[in-house]
Amino acid sequence: MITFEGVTKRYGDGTVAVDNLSLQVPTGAVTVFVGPSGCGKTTSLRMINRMIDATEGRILLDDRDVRSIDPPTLRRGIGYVIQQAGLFPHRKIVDNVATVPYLLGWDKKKARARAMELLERVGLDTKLAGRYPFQLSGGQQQRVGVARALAADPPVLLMDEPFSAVDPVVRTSLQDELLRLQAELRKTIVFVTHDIDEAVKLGDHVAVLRVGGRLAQLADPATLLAEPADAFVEGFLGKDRGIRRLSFVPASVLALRAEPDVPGWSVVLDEDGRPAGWRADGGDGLLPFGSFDVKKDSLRTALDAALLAPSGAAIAVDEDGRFAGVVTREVLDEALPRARAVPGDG
Ligand SMILES: Nc1ncnc2c1ncn2[C@@H]1O[C@H](COP(=O)(O)OP(=O)(O)OP(=O)(O)O)[C@@H](O)[C@H]1O
Repeated sequence: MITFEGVTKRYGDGTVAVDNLSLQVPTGAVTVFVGPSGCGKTTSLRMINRMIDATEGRILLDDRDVRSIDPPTLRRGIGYVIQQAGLFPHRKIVDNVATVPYLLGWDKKKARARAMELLERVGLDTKLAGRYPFQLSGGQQQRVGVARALAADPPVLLMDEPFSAVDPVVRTSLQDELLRLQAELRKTIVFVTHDIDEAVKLGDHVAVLRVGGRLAQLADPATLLAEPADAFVEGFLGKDRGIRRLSFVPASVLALRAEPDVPGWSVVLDEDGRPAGWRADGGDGLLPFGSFDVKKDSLRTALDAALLAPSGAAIAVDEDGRFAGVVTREVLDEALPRARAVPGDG
């Protein structure tokens, strides 16, 4: 657990970057600091590993004031990932990843073996290990940055806009990869971003900061979207938060109709039992369909599937893509208002 207790940072020129910030970052979860440019996200993050020292207040890492730990020792237990990876340009990828193990005095063979294992873990081909950073794409460099931060298996990971410099497709895959890794590793992660969509996707907890480094709201993503604390948070969340909230409701709440039809329409299945399209009664052409995975997807995906279908009904499939049932408009009509309740409120 990382605890901010009344932390203030005033820079030499009088700028108050962070103002009396108190919050807790729970162990084993992802806490995202999000907010507009200049709201003190990076300053807050860097005070954890003492790249910046607080002016007032204290930061506790598992009950120890970070000011009482010398920075090199502190940083050995804290991985750090920044935008554009910050790799050493003249070191091969494998040696970039092994940086901290080398510093810790591991022998070269063991450090390199660890680096190769991590490259695989973050989804990189180990053939890239002998290359230099400039020979990798931006997305690949970011993965190397994550691998490097994980090399000494630190319990805490600080990530400062790590995926901001890559295109949206690569960014999505890096985010998915981080979620996959985190499900396995359960690190205590503090992640800084200015992108609210990234924040609600990655965060178990989201701290919204306002300029001046003051905490506007700390909540889990579903609660944040359901109950923004004030007009600033509401504005920052954007206009379609009603739809985005549906991402946090599992589609499994929907009652399925087992028969592959709704009035006026039927689902045509292929020989493996996978949906091939909708057919209108009396028609013979196949029309496109939307489907959702009944176990994995959210109410948002189910609604999207219904909106894409000419019948207005969503097709549910199992993990193998086989027909599992139909969600009628009536079922959706009933489920959507119920999704307004904040999860956890019963
Ligand atoms: N070394 C410094 N000296 C003076 N002011 C600084 C210094 N570093 C940052 N600041 C100011 O402190 C405030 C917070 O900066 P910080 O970089 O923490 O914000 P941020 O939320 O991470 O912003 P961004 O999203 O634009 O990176 C800003 O007003 C910034 O100009």
